[in-house]
Amino acid sequence: MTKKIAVLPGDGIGQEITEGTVDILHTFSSLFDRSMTFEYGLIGGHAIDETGDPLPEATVTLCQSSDAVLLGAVGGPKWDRNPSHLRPEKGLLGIRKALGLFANLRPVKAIPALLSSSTLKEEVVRDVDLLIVRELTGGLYFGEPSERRQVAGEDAVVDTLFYTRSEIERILRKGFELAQIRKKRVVSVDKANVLESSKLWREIAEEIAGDYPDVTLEHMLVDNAAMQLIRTPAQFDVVVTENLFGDILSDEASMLTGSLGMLPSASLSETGPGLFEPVHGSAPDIAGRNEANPMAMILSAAMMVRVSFGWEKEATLLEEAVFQTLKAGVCTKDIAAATNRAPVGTSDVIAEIKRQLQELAETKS
Ligand SMILES: NC(=O)C1=CN([C@@H]2O[C@H](COP(=O)(O)OP(=O)(O)OC[C@H]3O[C@@H](n4cnc5c(N)ncnc54)[C@H](O)[C@@H]3O)[C@@H](O)[C@H]2O)C=CC1
Ligand SMILES: CC(C)CC(=O)C(=O)O
Ligand SMILES: [Mg+2]
Repeated sequence: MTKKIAVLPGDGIGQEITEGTVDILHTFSSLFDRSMTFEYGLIGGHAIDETGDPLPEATVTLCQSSDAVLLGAVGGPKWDRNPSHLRPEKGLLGIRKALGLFANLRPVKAIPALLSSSTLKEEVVRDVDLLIVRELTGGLYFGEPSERRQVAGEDAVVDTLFYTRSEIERILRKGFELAQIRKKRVVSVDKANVLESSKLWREIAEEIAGDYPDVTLEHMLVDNAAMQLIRTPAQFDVVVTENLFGDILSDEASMLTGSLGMLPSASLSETGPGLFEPVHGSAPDIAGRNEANPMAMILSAAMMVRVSFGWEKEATLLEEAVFQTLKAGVCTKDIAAATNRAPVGTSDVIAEIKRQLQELAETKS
């Protein structure tokens, strides 16, 4: 059956990497006889410019009627001074909320061809294989009030970290379930020595741990977790945490693989379409220069065909095409030093991944 994909390129490098990824998915489709259609929607700064709204209703409808959503990234200096409700990031938060995407899965696995491109020693990153499970529709990014005020004649600000028991429980359960099919270890990251929200988080983790007797549960305070991720990252299997902590820890963890441009993600709801996007942002500093690493986005597309469409074997071949491309030393500037090759452009990387995919399809399918 044909799968309908809502494509939201967004802003900055989101445009370039999405174009290349859809190009590869066309090749994928014909090589493996897997039918996909692509329908484009506006989000972020481009949507503000064209419609005055970072998340037009038409985009929400498109996503809701699709089998999966592929998103580039949003944001850029052009819109940085806009009022809060007219910022590109509001579009991203809005689509996550509208689709109920409470579980953001961010796998971080050492890639043999890139071991030397990490800023950490090879022996520290060699065995890294962890999964950050980040709560995505609650916490500080959504809590009300979130506003500027005048207090005693001066500017004051408030953001709110709000969670309900059921929101905490469902993300923790997701973490335990994923650990059951991995190495059966959950580290729940919180700040329970200070925050009320974290105290409830820890209580619920303890309460439900008994439902997963094959999984060990450890609690870790977020400041320590940030340090442990750099000290001995291979100790982690599943890291489950709230929205803001997960956002920060996953950018930090990306450097274990050598570049933020390598990290994919999947955002899942209870029943509806999943959304797949790289962990990085719109990288305005390199946008439009054919320099962006498209691999995080292509690996996100591989997660999409595996998780949302169940095309396991083909997803693995797409990932393999990315890794073979790295092995061949074809890569963008962010990771080129590790391969001792001159960096090439985004479009060259896309072309090589397509070539590798064609070769793999001939030999392995
Ligand atoms: N999911 C999303 O749409 C996200 C959007 N943003 C937005 O992106 C804009 C820029 O934010 P930054 O803090 O600069 O974060 P960023 O992730 O866009 O960039 C951070 C650094 O990593 C580099 N980088 C990121 N992706 C890369 C890639 N694929 N290849 C090579 N280098 C890459 C950039 O050049 C930059 O030096 C902001 O407007 C922010 O709000 C930030 C994070 C996530
Ligand atoms: C708008 C931000 C919350 C996006 C971001 O940094 C992320 O989801 O990783
Ligand atoms: Mg982030």
